[in-house]
Amino acid sequence: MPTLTLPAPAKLNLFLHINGRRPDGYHNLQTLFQLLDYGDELSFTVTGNGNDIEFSCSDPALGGGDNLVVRAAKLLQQAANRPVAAKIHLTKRLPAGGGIGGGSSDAATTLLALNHLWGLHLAQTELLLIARQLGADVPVFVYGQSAFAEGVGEQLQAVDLADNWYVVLAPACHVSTAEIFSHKGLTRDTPVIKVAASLQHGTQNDCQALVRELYPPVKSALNWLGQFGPAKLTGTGACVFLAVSNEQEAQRILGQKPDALGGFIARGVNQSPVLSMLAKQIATGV
Ligand SMILES: C[C@@](CO)(OP(=O)(O)O)[C@H](O)COP(=O)(O)OP(=O)(O)OC[C@H]1O[C@@H](n2ccc(N)nc2=O)[C@H](O)[C@@H]1O
Ligand SMILES: Nc1ncnc2c1ncn2[C@@H]1O[C@H](COP(=O)(O)OP(=O)(O)O)[C@@H](O)[C@H]1O
Repeated sequence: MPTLTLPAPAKLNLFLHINGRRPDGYHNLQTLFQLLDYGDELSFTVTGNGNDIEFSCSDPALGGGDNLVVRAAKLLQQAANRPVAAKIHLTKRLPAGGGIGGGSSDAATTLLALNHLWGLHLAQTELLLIARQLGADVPVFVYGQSAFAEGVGEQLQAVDLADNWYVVLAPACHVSTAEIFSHKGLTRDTPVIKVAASLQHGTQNDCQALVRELYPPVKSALNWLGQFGPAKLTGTGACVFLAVSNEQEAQRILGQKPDALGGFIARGVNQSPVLSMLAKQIATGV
């Protein structure tokens, strides 16, 4: 059986406004998702082993059955009316729990790849519903375009964003999304704005002040990157980022980072590389 290899791109939240708490405990938010050309990589091979999902990961700490990749594959199995099995390998490059959507993107790539390889022919709307069950950040990666998002992140509107490069720094700490959203100090009453206004004025991340105060490594990273321009937190962190106009500038800043910080540079993209690569693979018969 041929192996299909696809990327799982990272995202940044160029801003993140929290508009209020919902009866289900989640929060309504407005955010601008910028997809990046940098991420994890997954390879998929269909096997004939009943309903077996054989999973391995380059990071042993993420190799268990609770990985979002395995959960995505199992949810998709429920939509097939016959046994479907696969062997999946995940090469992890994105720091887990960094606010750059690595786990969510891995799950979305899994849905897109296995929908094709298992011949399920589920429409994008059906895949988006499955994606939402896996997490608030999974739908945008199935949607495959940089987007303005509302609700918990599932109401998506594609946007055409400026062609920027980003320096992304990863402080040595994990921020729990659930902890930040349940903290009494979180700003959760930002007024709702319209898409057009958000593109001009929506600049802050409502989680940033709280995460900065609770996590000293995030504060140091923001201070260090802030020398070069308006550094911001993505999602609930811990990663921070800065937009710059070209690759050389991004590389120059990354090259000076303190050793305590992980990091990478990436180009912002409007279209996810997953959809175009999948289309190419389908055209070549994989
Ligand atoms: C904040 C954001 C912004 O992009 O990013 P991250 O920092 O996680 O990447 C996301 O909305 C996160 O999405 P995701 O990481 O998929 O969250 P989930 O697993 O669905 O939720 C984790 C927990 O966070 C809280 N949560 C999450 C999203 C939301 N809109 N309201 C919430 O209150 C809930 O308590 C939930 O149990
Ligand atoms: N494939 C995966 N990659 C990373 N983390 C995963 C994965 N599957 C499950 N997880 C769990 O999900 C949590 C959040 O992961 P991730 O999507 O990388 O972060 P964030 O939601 O902050 O962007 C991790 O701390 C980890 O425990």
